[in-house]
Amino acid sequence: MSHSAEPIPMTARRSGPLKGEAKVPGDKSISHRALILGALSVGETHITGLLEGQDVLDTAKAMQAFGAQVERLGTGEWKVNGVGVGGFAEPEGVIDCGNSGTGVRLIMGAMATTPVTATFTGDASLSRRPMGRVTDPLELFGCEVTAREGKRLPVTIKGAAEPVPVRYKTPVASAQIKSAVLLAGLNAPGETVVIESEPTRDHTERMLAGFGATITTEVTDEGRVITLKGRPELVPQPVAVPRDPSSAAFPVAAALIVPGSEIRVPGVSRNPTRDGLYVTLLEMGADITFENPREEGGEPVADLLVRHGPLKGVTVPPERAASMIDEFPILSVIAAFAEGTTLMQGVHELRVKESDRIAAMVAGLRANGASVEDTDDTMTVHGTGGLSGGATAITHLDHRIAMSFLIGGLASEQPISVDDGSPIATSFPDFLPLMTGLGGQIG
Ligand SMILES: O=C(O)C1=C[C@@H](OP(=O)(O)O)[C@@H](O)[C@H](O)C1
Ligand SMILES: C=C(OP(=O)(O)O)C(=O)O
Repeated sequence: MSHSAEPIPMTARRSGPLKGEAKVPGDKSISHRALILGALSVGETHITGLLEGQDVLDTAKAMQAFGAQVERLGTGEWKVNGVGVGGFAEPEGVIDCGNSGTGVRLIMGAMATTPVTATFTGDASLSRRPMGRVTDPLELFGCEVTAREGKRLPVTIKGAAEPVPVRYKTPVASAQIKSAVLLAGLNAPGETVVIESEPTRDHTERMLAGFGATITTEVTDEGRVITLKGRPELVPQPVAVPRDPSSAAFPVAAALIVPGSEIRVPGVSRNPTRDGLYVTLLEMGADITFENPREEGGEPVADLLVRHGPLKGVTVPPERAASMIDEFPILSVIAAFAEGTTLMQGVHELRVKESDRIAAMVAGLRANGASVEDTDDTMTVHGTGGLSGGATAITHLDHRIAMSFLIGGLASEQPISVDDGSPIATSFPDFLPLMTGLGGQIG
């Protein structure tokens, strides 16, 4: 389902110190994968901590359409009765993935090597995003693809009746491409190999191994070589979804820029393939401590203690981009509150997210008084230790743009508004109550 058609304007105002505990929702990437692997297993997968954002709910609905039984047992607690690898039924209707690139691309991969036909759609944002990056490698398995001009949605895939395994080097650093190919490889005989020159989030590999697939990762001169043995029987596993480091970034940023703040964010994933923002913040001089490090549900997690303090501008190297790809919008806001210049390199992929995130941040930050520049592959913010605010940022159906500007408004001189906060529900449905609970003035 695409989210509400009615825009919901929101405004954030300069707030007093933020205090308390921020229990951010479950990890979005892991939530999608838990539902999809649950649907491809034989038997019952029990999930706790699932993100109940619209993106993930759309994936749950899609798994039902392909024949899995998906049931909500309580808050964040779900069970999936799967149909097994190669067991997807042909869906009756169109699969609407709403705003979710991860949902549509991973599900395309999961069905491409099963002899069923499905048509995928999404909202206006998803319909602008490139799908050829996934359908091109999927065609190598033997499926047939028809798409709108420019390889955009709607896309129809006729799954391969006799799939062949594939060896594929990803042309851009993308966990969605890697995951789509691996999921397609599940129902191909023999070994499917994905080679990535830059490491990207590894949740698919971790979870496939957890569900009993034979999968190995070798670090070579070419990059990471991931080899999956096809046609495993996936065995259901309990999945405890850790809290999302990409969502945690918003209250963390707020605590760093609102004077006098001190907050705790418990149980956040510290998977090294997702940790780039936190590495960067420490380099900026942020006061963050990682307490009680432990392993939960196969992922390293820790409790974050975050305090306001002075920040300085830094250079973020291009090889770090993949490990913080969704965090650049909020980093650009934090950078405006730092002293000195922050240069973000290797960020061209931001141009094909829910919006062109570089263009959206540059426009909104400039309107609110920041000095910002961009090239195709970089974004530069000249921090002055504050932001004047006073303008409305355009969010272009992009949850991260909306949340980033609202966080900026908690510490800017004048309020900051966004034209439409409704997309926030795709990844962080409780963003407003959580932030107001810490003392933030947003509404
Ligand atoms: O695999 C995933 O769960 C994701 C991968 C990233 O996209 P790309 O693979 O397009 O970089 C990220 O931006 C997205 O939010 C989630
Ligand atoms: C890019 C994102 O998600 P997706 O690609 O799944 O739409 C995101 O959540 O920032």
